[in-house]
Amino acid sequence: MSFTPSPPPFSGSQLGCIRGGRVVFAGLSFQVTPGDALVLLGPNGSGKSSLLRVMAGLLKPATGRLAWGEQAVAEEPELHAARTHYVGHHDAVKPVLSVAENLRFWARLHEPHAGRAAESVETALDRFGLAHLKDIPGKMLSAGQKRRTNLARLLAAPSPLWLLDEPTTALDKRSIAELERVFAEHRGQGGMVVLSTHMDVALPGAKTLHLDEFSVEEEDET
Ligand SMILES: Nc1ncnc2c1ncn2[C@@H]1O[C@H](COP(=O)(O)OP(=O)(O)OP(=O)(O)O)[C@@H](O)[C@H]1O
Repeated sequence: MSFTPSPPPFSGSQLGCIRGGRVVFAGLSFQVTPGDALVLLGPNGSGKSSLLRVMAGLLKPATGRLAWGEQAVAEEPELHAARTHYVGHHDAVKPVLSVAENLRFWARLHEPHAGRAAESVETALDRFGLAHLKDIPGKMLSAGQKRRTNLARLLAAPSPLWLLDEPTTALDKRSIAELERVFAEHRGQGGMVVLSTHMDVALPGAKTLHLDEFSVEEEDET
């Protein structure tokens, strides 16, 4: 599968973010084009999660503009949500639904065709090593299994733009290697990956963005 037509560049210009009355970053610009990966780096509190939430349309930037091609993201929030997978720190796995039911739920949100959705769910279960857990309710999963279920929606419901906050947290080595292959395939199909991490993740040719370069020194009031 590849994204047809090829998605336009996703970009941000002069973005600023204020949280809890503090400027987290200012003057930040980026661009990702089909096949790109962008890795957000920086110490704790530098704003990686905040930027991902801004990119996902979940947090309004204090300044600046996000665009999908020429189109302002703020003008088409529903379309932006439909073309984006945001996987944050909090697992979105519903505790009473089984692994397969969780994936079916996400698949049907993005794919109205039941047959295609079911096929994607099978692929996602298989690739993320979840087939043997498919009937287990979300509440009975380990941290790593929950994380894999959460990430499996990337394949259960295809979307061109993936925004992932420390996606390797709680994953074992084998799952990280599989996730790296999934990233490579997504990029090969014209998809885009933006992720934050404190670990090495194999993303050949990825761009990097150091959030601490956009921090704003606060005046000392004493
Ligand atoms: N819900 C919130 N309300 C107010 N301030 C917040 C909120 N969430 C985060 N912040 C603040 O925003 C700043 C950036 O936090 P953010 O979580 O984006 O950083 P991060 O680079 O992702 O950190 P980490 O590496 O620890 O995950 C921090 O100063 C933090 O205290």
